[in-house]
Amino acid sequence: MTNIVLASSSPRRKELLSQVFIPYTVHAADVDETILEGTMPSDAVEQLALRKAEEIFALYPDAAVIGADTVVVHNGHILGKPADAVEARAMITALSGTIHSVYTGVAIKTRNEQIIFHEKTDVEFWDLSEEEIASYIETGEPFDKAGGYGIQSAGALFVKAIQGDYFTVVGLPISSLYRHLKRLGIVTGTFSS
Ligand SMILES: Cc1cn([C@H]2C[C@H](O)[C@@H](COP(=O)(O)OP(=O)(O)OP(=O)(O)O)O2)c(=O)[nH]c1=O
Repeated sequence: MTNIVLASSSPRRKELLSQVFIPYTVHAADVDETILEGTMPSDAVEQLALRKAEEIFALYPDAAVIGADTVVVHNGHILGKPADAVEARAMITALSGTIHSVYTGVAIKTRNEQIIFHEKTDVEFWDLSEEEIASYIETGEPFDKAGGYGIQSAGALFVKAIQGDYFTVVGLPISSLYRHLKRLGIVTGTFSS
């Protein structure tokens, strides 16, 4: 059986693989996440996911290495993680009362195969008050999350509607990933907790 190595430091990605009983180990990648100006969001998340998978695959050439990357896209702008509270406020204020898209790219790299795909989910936010935004930023939640919010935590209160896979927003489209892993023979399709 091929071992799975998750090339990620994201606690959400680890939780999602654990939640569905896919056995894995973790070796976080440390790549340059700069994206060329003008790159399409779908290409950007795929390129970064592959960059992460490739870096760690070099260390585990017999494994199946999974890399992933998530960005928020609003009015044509790609939003990564906010650098500070000022940027977090600007991001969440922009998202308030509007619809944005969350793109997650995933790369699976094995000795024989390389699969890269992305999923997109649209998220609509309620109108948010300045007070709500300020107190959300105080929780510290925005800083390790694309777009400055976490749908899986208090950011859930901002969400009016979503269209697409919820787990794409959290950072790993787990059911699509599972289907690719099954097709490659890396997971079997039976569950063992
Ligand atoms: C929009 C949104 C993003 N996120 C997270 C998912 C990702 O962890 C993060 C986007 O940053 P990424 O650069 O995709 O991932 P990361 O730096 O956390 O981890 P690594 O590169 O080591 O794999 O934002 C949420 O947890 N909830 C959300 O609702």
